[in-house]
Parts: sequence; C-alpha cells; structure tokens
Amino acid sequence: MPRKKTQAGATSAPVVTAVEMGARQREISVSEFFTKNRHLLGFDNPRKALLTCVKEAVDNSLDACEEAGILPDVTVKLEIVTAGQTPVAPSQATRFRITVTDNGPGIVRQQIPRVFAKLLYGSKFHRMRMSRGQQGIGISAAGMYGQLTTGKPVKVISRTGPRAAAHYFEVQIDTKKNEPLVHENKQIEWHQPQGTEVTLEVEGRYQKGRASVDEWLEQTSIANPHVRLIYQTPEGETKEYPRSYHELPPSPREIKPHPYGIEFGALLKMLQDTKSQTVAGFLAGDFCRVSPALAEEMCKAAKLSPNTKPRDVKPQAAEVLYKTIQATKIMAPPTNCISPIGEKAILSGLYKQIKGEFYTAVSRPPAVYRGYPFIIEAGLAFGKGPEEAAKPQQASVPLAEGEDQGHESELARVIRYANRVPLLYQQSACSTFKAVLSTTWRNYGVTQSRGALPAGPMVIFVHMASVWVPFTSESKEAIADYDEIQKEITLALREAGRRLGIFLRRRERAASEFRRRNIFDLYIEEVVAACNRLKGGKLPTEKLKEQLHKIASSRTGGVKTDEALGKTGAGPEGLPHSIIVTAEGIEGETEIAQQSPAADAASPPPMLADSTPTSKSPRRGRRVVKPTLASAKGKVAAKAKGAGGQQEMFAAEPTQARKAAPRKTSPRKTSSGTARPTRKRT
Ligand SMILES: Nc1ncnc2c1ncn2[C@@H]1O[C@H](COP(=O)(O)OP(=O)(O)OP(=O)(O)O)[C@@H](O)[C@H]1O
Repeated sequence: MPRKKTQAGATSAPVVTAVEMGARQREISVSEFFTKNRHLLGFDNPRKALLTCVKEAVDNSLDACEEAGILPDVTVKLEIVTAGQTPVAPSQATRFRITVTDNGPGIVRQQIPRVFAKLLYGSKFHRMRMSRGQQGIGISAAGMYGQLTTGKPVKVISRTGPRAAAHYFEVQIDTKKNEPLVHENKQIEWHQPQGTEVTLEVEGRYQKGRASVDEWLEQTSIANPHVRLIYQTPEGETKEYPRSYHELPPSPREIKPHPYGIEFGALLKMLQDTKSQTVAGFLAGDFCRVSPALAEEMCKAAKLSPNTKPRDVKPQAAEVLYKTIQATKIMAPPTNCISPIGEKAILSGLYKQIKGEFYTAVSRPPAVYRGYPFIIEAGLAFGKGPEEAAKPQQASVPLAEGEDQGHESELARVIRYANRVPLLYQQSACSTFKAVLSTTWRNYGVTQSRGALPAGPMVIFVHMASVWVPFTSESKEAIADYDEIQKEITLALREAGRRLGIFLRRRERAASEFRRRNIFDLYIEEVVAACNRLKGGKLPTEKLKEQLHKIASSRTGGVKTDEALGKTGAGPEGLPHSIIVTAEGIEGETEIAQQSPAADAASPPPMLADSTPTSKSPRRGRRVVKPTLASAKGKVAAKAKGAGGQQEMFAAEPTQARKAAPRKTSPRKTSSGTARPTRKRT
C-alpha cells in the first residue's frame, strides 16, 4: 500500500485509492444494520431487552386477536434458564425463556419463517389502520436478539383453527441476507384449538419496579380492560389481570392516505404505481376524501387534463399538481380507522388498577397531523383511596411557612400510551410528558413547582391513538413533538384538570361546612335542655331539636355538603365520566366500577391483589364495591350481591334516597385458596 511522506519526512498513514475504496463498498442488510444498532430497537441493556421481547410478542397477540374479532386471552411466562443444576434467584439470573401464548387466529404455516426471522416483514406497515405494531420489525428483532445473545432459535407453535393441524417451527435469521433459516418444522399435538405460542431464549435481567415487565403488563391491563392476561413471573408466582370490559374495541377500518399527508416524492411514486388510467381517477381512487368532482377541479386548477395517464405526468406538472392539492380545501380524513379506548374503558382500567378517591377520563374529538388522523385521551386517578385518607395523620412537626405536607411533595406519575401500548422509556422526550409539564396544574388546586410535575397522589394517563404514531425511534418509546399532537394533549389534560379542580374545591368547601355543622350539632342538645329548663320543662324538646338540626344543616350547605362528601349516593354533579370514591361508597359511573367483580365471577379467581403494589399506585385488585343509594334524581346505584358475586343489578331506587346500605365484610377465596376478607369501605 502506498505511503505518503510528510514535509518533515515522516511516513503518514497508508493512503487508499478510489479503486480500493470502491472495492470495499458493500450492501448492508437490514439485519446486519440492526445487529450493530440493536439499541435503536430497544435492546440496549439486558433489563430493557427482556421487556422489549415481552412487549413485541404481547402486542402482536393483541393485534391479531382484535383483528380476528376474538377477546384476547394472553399468557406470558418468564422462566429462568440456568446452565447447571443450581437454581439462581430471579434478580441474579442472566438468561430467560419467554413464552407468550394467545388465542388469536394463528399464522399460516408458509408465513411463520418470515414473520419470525425476517426484519421488515409484516402485515401492518402498508395499511392506514390503527394497530400496536407498525413497522414489521418487532418480533423478528426479538428473535434476532435471542439468537445473538444465546444462540437459540425462536420456537413457534401456531394453529389456525380446531380442524387445522398445529405446526411447530424453530427458526433463526440469516443476518447477511435477512432471510429465515428453518431448523425444525413439524406437525404436533397442541392443547389449544387455535392461537400462537412464541418462545424466545434471551439474555436479560429481571428487576421489578419502574419500567419493568411487571409494570408494563399492569399498565397494559389498564388500557386494555377487554384483555385477560395471565403472567407467570420468574419467581413462580401467577398473576392474573382479569377482563373487566367484555366488549372488543370497535374494529378500526383501513383508509387511504389523505392528500395533505403525502410528500412530493411520495406523490411521484404513487403516480408511477397506480392502477388508475387517468389522473382524475388516480386522485379520486387512491386518496380519501377526494370525490371525482373534486379530482376534476384539482386537475383543472393544476392545468392538467383529467384524462392524462398518471405515468405520463412530468415532474414539473406533478409539482404544480402537488401545490394545487395542498392549496385545495379537502375534508379531514375519516376517523373510523382509529379505535380510541373510550372514557368508560379508561375509567374502568384506572379504577381497577389504582386506588384513589377521584377518577375522570376525557376523549378528545379526532384531529389530524400530516394527514394522519389521531385521537388523544386523558385520564386522572387522584388520591390514595378513602382508607388511606381516613388514616389519622402522623403527629407531625409543625410546618414552616410554605412547607408542604409529606404526601403533597410526592410527584404525580404519568402513564403514557400509544395505540394502547404503554410507553415506559424516554419519558422526557415524549410529547405527552412535555404537555403534562406545561399544564398549569395550580389552576386546578394541585401544587406544582415551575417546570416540574404536579405534586400529590395522582396518576395522569395519556393515550394517543392513530393510524401512524410518530415515534422518535424504531424502539417506539416516545411520541414526537408535533404541534397538533401537543395541542390536543394539552386540551385533554386541561379538561381532566378542570374536573379535578371542581372535585377538590367542592370537597374542601364541603368538609369545612361539615365541620361547622358538627359544632352546631354539638351545642343543640345543650341549647334545647336550657330552653326547656327556662320553660319549666314544658317545651316539645324533640321538635325543637329537629328544627335546630334543620337550621344547622341548611346553614352549612344542606344536601350539597352531603353530596360533595359522598353521603347521599348522588353522582358527582357536573363531572362527566368521573368516579368519586368516599368512605360511604362510590359515585358517578358506578356501572363501570361494578364491571370488575362481574368479570371476576366469569373467570378463575384473580391474583392481582396478591402481587406487590408499586409505591405510588397501589393496586386495587378485586374489590367488592357497595355503592350506597340512588339519588332522588333517578341516578342508579349498584347493589353488591355479596363477595365475588355477579354485580349486574342496577336498580333505580328513588324512595331509598337517604338510606345508606349497610356494609359487610365477607370472606373471599384468594388464588391460593385461602379466605381473605373483602375490602371494607366504612
Ligand atoms: N401472535 C401472532 N398472531 C398472528 N399474527 C402474528 C402474530 N405475531 C406476529 N404476527 C404477524 O407477523 C407480522 C410481523 O410482526 P412484527 O412484530 O415483526 O411486526 P409488526 O407487529 O407488524 O410491527 P412492529 O415492528 O411495529 O411491531 C405482524 O404484522 C403480524 O401480521
């Protein structure tokens, strides 16, 4: 190799000629690229890699079930793989076997090798329809990671129906070619009539807490209350997240691209690829919201004959057409391609998983970014639950001026979702998190330091549903900061915050009125006795007492105070899609709160309550709710029929409007078969 001499006479590094450089040029396969850059796919450290593998497999199972119209039953099993016989503690283990089984439609035999061992191969990338998966990378990347770290192939069992045979495959990726290598392919006996089971062996680390597999599954259950999820932890524990919503989300429709959403290059490509014979036909047929009349109008404005063959349109004419399209008023894209979670299901999920005193949910109307329709949803769970709230405050040291109570300094927790999938990493890069920070929570009665999260026992839920979620990277961890998206999230959070503000203000006012009333009530006995003495014992004391109690009540807010404190069973007035939990019972969307136990009755005993709760969101587990009464306005109250029983009885009981149902404690079986008392609200 020629070496150049520097001016000082020393020999420099070898010089390479263009020919030599040319000889080194090589195509890079997508698998090779992602092998080197696996951090881009969420495999940057063993703990995160374990989560990414679970996430990709579960997302696919849920997508497949929903698309096939099947209520998903998904099992996730994490097992420790040891080299020798000595058992290893889960936190010390470095290798895991992940098995995810679903009851979905299965995968046809011919497709299995490419689905699991070829990057950028999938059914979702090219269509405009909401789904968890988008890119066609996820599960094959997880398989590739397993292959890279343990050398083991992906094992797949799939069956497309009870009459079809179950097929077992072992596949790996040929990373040089990005093509599958099939090591095993046979028919087997499988106990499931239909579905798919994927087994991956990977290097990983299991640690509970924030951004763990446990947290991800818990959050998945919040946003997907129609899913029944069973999780077998590496510790050998089985947790079940029961189905609390028995309807599938409405199936999203596939739509065509909106003209505003495409870039010039994409238009050129579409003109070449279209099956339409004329430009007008192309515009009306290949885009949504373009009628034949509008297509003709656009052609006219672009000075292009509507009958021109699309392939004959020259780049210059195409550019004029592109500008014309952008300048034309076109209806926003249809939104039936998106399936939001919905206020009821969000409330149900939050109520099921998080102990609190106030819950609310907001679904915004559809909006559009870059031609892609999207919907933002927000939810709030506030408080620690009435049991915690009722606990006597610890004798505390007097607070200095401006100093907060202990729980006040606890920051809110934000749980983020994209197309129903929890996002656990890169929080600060996410548009949802930025919107939470920029919301002025002080306006809603919550303390907040400048540029910080609001303080208090609060969980803030944000969901973006779209046909294409703009993630900041292929690992799909944070949503990019488009102005339209940011604005919608802010509006949803403001509405949820406004409702929280109403609840807090009302509760504060009512509590102080109630204290005042108690003081009046205390003196009524004394006053009546004194008056009676003055009148020589001839006073109708009971009547006077009753009158004085009435006055005390009306002077301290009357029924309104009782309502705000949850003492009447009336719903939270002026707070739509909300639940208020008080020591007396629940108010508002009581039907939602009742759905969990009903669901439980249909499925084996859940073990959720047995799992360790996270510090800021203690899990509710299964709870028997005993809402009190229907208000005189005809609001319904739910009757609990006993522990774990079906709780579908909703009856309007206007006559009982002031009688609180007695609450009992009844024993209930846990998953392990031991009796556990149900929660008692009083
Ligand atoms: N359990 C399953 N049941 C049915 N089909 C499946 C299952 N798992 C994967 N598939 C099919 O395999 C394809 C590839 O899955 P993969 O996870 O690689 O990509 P994706 O889900 O399309 O997108 P992303 O990379 O964003 O996750 C899916 O599009 C789906 O059609």
